[in-house]
Amino acid sequence: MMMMSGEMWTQLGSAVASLMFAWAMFQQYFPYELRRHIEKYGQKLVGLVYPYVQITFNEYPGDGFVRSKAYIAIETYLMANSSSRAKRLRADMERENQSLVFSMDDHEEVTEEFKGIKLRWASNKSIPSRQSISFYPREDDKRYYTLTFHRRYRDVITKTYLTHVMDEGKAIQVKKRQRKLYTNSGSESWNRYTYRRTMWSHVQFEHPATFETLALEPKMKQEIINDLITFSKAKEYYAKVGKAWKRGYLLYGPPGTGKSTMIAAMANLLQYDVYDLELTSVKDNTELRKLLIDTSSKSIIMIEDIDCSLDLTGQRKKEKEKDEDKEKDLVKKAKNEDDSKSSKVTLSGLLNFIDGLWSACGGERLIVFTTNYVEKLDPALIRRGRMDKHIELSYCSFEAFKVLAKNYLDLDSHHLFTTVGRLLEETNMTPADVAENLMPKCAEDDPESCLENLIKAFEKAKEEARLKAEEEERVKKEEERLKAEEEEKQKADKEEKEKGECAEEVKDKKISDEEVK
Ligand SMILES: Nc1ncnc2c1ncn2[C@@H]1O[C@H](COP(=O)(O)OP(=O)(O)OP(=O)(O)O)[C@@H](O)[C@H]1O
Ligand SMILES: [Mg+2]
Repeated sequence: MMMMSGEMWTQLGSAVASLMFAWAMFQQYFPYELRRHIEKYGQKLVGLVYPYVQITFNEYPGDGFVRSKAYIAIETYLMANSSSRAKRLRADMERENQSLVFSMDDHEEVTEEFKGIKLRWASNKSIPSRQSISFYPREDDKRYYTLTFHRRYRDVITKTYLTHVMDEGKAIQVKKRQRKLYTNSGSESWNRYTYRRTMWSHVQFEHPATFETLALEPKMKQEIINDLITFSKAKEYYAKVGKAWKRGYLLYGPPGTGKSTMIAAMANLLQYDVYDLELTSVKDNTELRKLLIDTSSKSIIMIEDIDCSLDLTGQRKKEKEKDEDKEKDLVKKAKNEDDSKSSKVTLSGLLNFIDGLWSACGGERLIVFTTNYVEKLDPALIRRGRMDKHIELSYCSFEAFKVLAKNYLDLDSHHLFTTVGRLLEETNMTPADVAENLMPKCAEDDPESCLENLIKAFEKAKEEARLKAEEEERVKKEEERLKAEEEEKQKADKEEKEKGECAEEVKDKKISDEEVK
């Protein structure tokens, strides 16, 4: 037995060696034309007896220097599904501080089964024979995947299976993609991947806020979550009704009620990138448009404190009162020209930004405005269609407090909760203040003492509010008193004047009477 297998190996070895020799001779001595013909017919012959179909997916198709989307999707799909079965793997760390990810090494194969059909994926690499100097910073080796399957299943594979691979690959990419937080307040930079100038600079987006940790009325929270998820899945619906696939949110409320935190929670829920647009550093409307075009889909564009960003609110009023304010405007203009950095973005520019034709390119975008003073904003800016959903974030309610107590102290209930509930109704406190007071301040603080701290803070706030109200009352009274005094004085002056006028009239009359005489 041993002998036989040994003999067999020797025979096989010599057969392979002679085959290789023949191939080398063939390549070297046959004229090119003849060789081409033989290769062509050879392949046809193989096609007759070899029942398998092979599809190739190149990493850089054509002469392009953009990685093929199909290749990337397959790579991701195989990484998630088959790499555990491959014998030779390539390991890499995609981001800093992340665990290693494994992918199939070059010239490795895995088999898969799809609806009972067996198929084989292989990763290949071809090294170009002629050495060229590459201008683009990528390797010269050409990588590609090949998919092999029986020709009987051609339809199932090309129609169903490959769509499945593409979809799954893309879905995994979205899930694991490192989200980014962009800002426009830096200088222009170059995008490493597309070799073009961009106006956004970015860092990794890492914010731990989620809707679970957000202190909000549960009903309102659920409504917002549903709204967001419905939006993110409504591509067909928006196309059907003929609307650009975007949605505007206006978050308003006092400082510290969680507006910025909610934007982070939205981004985390939908896995979107965040573009933090700083309006004051946008030069003019054209630049604003450029910034918009440069944003990707699956993103949130946020403009914080929209009422402070620009004098958008006053601009219309100014038009009306133009004549009166002409002089003032001139002074302002001169000042603006001096300061060339100041923004020239106008309200109409911003309105166009939000729902002009340009805003439709890309799609799947949320535009979120935050403000402390909703009443200061121009109605055109916040009408439905621009800002579709208005969300008021207000002072901490009891329900919101319970979320914070659960997050910060891991408490579901406590006998001090009723006191806190009563105090919350009596005094206005923002979730930021409640959260701060709930945080343990020293190692000995237990949940009970934290709650006591919060109650103390409430009492202090209540006392402060009382003092403030008293002070306001006093100021109001003083103002009223001064006003009354002023009125009294004016009245007295008027009477005096009238008296004087009467005396004058009498005198005039006397004179004229005398003249008549
Ligand atoms: N509803 C909330 N749920 C959980 N934490 C909150 C909430 N509101 C505020 N906080 C906490 O308070 C801090 C400040 O909140 P945030 O920055 O979101 O307020 P804001 O409404 O954006 O204020 P501003 O109007 O001043 O920008 C955050 O760090 C967050 O931890
Ligand atoms: Mg904020």
